[in-house]
Amino acid sequence: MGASGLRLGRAARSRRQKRRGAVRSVSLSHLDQSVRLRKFLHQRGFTSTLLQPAHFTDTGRGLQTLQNIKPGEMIISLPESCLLTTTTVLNSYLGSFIKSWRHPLSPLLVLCVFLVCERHRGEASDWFPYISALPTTYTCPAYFSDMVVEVLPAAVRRRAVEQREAVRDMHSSNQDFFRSLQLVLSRPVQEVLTYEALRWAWCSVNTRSVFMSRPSNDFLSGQDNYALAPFLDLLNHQPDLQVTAGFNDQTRCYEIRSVSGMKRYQQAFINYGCHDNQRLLLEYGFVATNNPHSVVYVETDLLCDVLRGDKSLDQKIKFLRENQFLHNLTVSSEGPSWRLMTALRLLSLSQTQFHLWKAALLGQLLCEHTEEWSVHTARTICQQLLSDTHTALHKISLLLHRCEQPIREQLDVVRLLRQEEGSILQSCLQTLEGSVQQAHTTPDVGAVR
Ligand SMILES: C[S@@+](CC[C@H](N)C(=O)[O-])C[C@H]1O[C@@H](n2cnc3c(N)ncnc32)[C@H](O)[C@@H]1O
Repeated sequence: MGASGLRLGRAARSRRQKRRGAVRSVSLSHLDQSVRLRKFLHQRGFTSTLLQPAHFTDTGRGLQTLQNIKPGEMIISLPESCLLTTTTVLNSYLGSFIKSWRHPLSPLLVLCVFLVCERHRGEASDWFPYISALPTTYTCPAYFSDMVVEVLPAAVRRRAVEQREAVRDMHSSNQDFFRSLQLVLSRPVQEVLTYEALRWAWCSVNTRSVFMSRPSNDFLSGQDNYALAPFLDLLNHQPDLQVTAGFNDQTRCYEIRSVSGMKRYQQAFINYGCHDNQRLLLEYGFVATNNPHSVVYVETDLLCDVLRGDKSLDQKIKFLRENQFLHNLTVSSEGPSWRLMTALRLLSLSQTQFHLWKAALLGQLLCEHTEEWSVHTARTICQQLLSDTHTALHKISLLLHRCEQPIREQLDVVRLLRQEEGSILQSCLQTLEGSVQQAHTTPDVGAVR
């Protein structure tokens, strides 16, 4: 990383510190919802008083520490009896329907169906204290209207549409199974297992479940790794934090330990994984500011657009595709990724330089001209992406004026994603300017990074 990258890192840190300094929290532990949930967990053997639900101005609902937590200390240890897994579902009134169904069902589907049926049962459900504390709506792409999808960055737009289709497909392709459950429902099945209800359940499982490897069984197909963990699933994500988490086979509890400790009355965070912001939006419906893992993706369409006019473009794109070099082309605040620069070096070559194509993909610096051209093209790509970001932000601000909730909430998340991508692109352009200036003052034009 160059010096400009370091300067930017410090500025970003201080911005974040300022933001963190201004965070306010309000305890939610007095709410009926929280009291019911505590009682439910208490009955199932969870008694810790280290954390309480609270609302934070920066992240919304989360968990707050009630005392200092030392490095290595356990922050939560949730007994197996509190976890909602496919075992819970198979042991419930739905078990016999699932076990006798024509073919094995997916673990995700059976968890979703259970959540919908239990929500429908209301207070009669054992899980009511948990289900009534779940969000009623989500800001994952499965909920996005076309208007919101249109202002997403191109790379995430495609995956957002795929997510919406996956949920629609899960609903339409399981109608026969849903009808088989009519016997245990007090209302017509088509009024209970609606597309909207299934989408809510799908997002509940996908945004809140913890990873817990489950033994395979004959009634379910595919990987079964989901466990819904009441209370523990109130922990929000912080990208640069370290915790250890997992199910302990000895204690039969799902345990999370803090690695570097936490201060009293602060929000207790965990880490959902090294996800960039596009992935956080797709999988969890939110975006983290100053996410160190965040990058901006460069799609093939953009490469083709920037390089239209090159007669051998189709051949080079085909060559890049065959060598698995067209995906994961990114820029970060520190500059274009190695993969993007490598792809650009290859794209700089003419048809007559075919013998150099492989060498370019192996990461060899070819010549001064190639380097200059690749840096220049990377700048053009960033400028186009930045211009697209500004256009989208303008559209979002217009839409925000005429939209009601929950579309506003969805647009807010997309706006934050676009703003974060805008900062990354601006920093990347600065880095590229720096490398061009350096190239003009040093005889050897090196790599951008
Ligand atoms: C496991 S839940 C955490 C608890 C959740 N905030 C709640 O009120 O139920 C995961 C969801 O919390 C939200 N979330 C997690 N980390 C966040 C963060 N750093 N900033 C904003 N929202 C966050 C997202 O909506 C995500 O889908």
